[in-house]
Amino acid sequence: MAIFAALPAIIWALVVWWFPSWLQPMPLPVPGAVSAALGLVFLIAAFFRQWHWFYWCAWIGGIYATIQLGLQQPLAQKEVSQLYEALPVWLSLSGLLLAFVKKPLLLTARGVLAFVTIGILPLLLLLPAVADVFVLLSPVGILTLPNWKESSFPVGLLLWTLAMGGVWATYLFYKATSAFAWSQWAAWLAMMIFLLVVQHQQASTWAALAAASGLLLALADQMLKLAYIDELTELPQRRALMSQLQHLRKRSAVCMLDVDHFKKFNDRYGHEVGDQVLRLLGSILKSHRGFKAYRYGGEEFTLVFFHSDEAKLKDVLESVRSEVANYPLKLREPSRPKSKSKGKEERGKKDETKTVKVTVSLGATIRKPDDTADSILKRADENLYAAKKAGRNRVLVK
Ligand SMILES: Nc1nc2c(ncn2[C@@H]2O[C@H](COP(=O)(O)OP(=O)(O)OP(=O)(O)O)[C@@H](O)[C@H]2O)c(=O)[nH]1
Repeated sequence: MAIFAALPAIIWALVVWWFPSWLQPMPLPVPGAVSAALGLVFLIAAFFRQWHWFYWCAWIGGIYATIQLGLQQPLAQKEVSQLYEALPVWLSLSGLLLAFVKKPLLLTARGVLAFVTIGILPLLLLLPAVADVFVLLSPVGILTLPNWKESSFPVGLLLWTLAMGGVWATYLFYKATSAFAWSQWAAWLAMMIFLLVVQHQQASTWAALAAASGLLLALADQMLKLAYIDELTELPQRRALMSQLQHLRKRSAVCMLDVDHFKKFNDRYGHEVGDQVLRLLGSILKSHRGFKAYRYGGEEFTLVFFHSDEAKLKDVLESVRSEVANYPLKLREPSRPKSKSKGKEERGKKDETKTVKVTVSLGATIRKPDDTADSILKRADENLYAAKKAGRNRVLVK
């Protein structure tokens, strides 16, 4: 689950909530820990050309610098309390904008400008006139009792954090989004929690470290995906298969699956429609239980079973074959009218979509005691070839 990228922020929240006494004696992180953590994210992100992570580093860095410059004095001072009230508004508005608005590519003039702006803008909150504008919208002032400065806990801020964090997290849950999306939510949450425990020394450093660690985890997840997951079908790819086959259990079986006449299909309907078929196959294979599916390469897939029951194997493969063969794939007619008005007229007359079907052939084999990764794959491939020769759209287990 991609939410693991929010783990550092969640741990940070739990410490604050259940063990606030830990905060006081907590040893200081090494000097410059936040810069080091953000620097590490920068380096790894740059190495793997994951430029969008840079924007979040700038976001965390800019807010952390603002806190260090303006919030390290007693809250009773007017400018300090102004900044304190303005920060949650800033964090929420800029965090949401950064998460949901399309950003320019970093290695362009607009991208560099956006990066610098994200890092520098929060420093403007150090100017009382700017902070004043944000104070007007602050949940600290609006939601809590007028005497919030005397109370030990900013209740309004807590409610605001729970409400906004809850809505954002619900959206992420239902969108089944990436670890990167969760790490953005977590970065925001970590900094909001800092505001809730602002009186504790070093809280801002721990919060920024939690935010940066979330980004690092998400980056690690992205690296794993780049190395092991096929982008088109979202199945693990050949590298993952080969490492799985090195540790194949005694009782197991392997199946090679190949789309029939895919070259003709591509030639007739175009490469994009071909990709649509591969995506569909990926989702059908993922939805089946009882085996692990991999994209072997091109239009070939490999299924690994963790049992050696031939009857069960045939049943499952037959159900995959028939599900693919009976799936009505809807295509848009390639000759759609260019103009909108003409399109409307045409739509009134006839159905724009056309349904096509594809079939697959499957060749499977049960593991023998002296099998290696290569030998079992070779046998499964020979069975696939035999299934193709026998007329395609069939299962052969030998
Ligand atoms: N759209 C699309 N096509 C791909 C992809 N990878 C491989 N192909 C195509 O898959 C086709 C494979 O063709 P062949 O190996 O000749 O096999 P086939 O036409 O399926 O014929 P049989 O396997 O004998 O039924 C080629 O045209 C490749 O271009 C991909 O990622 N997307």
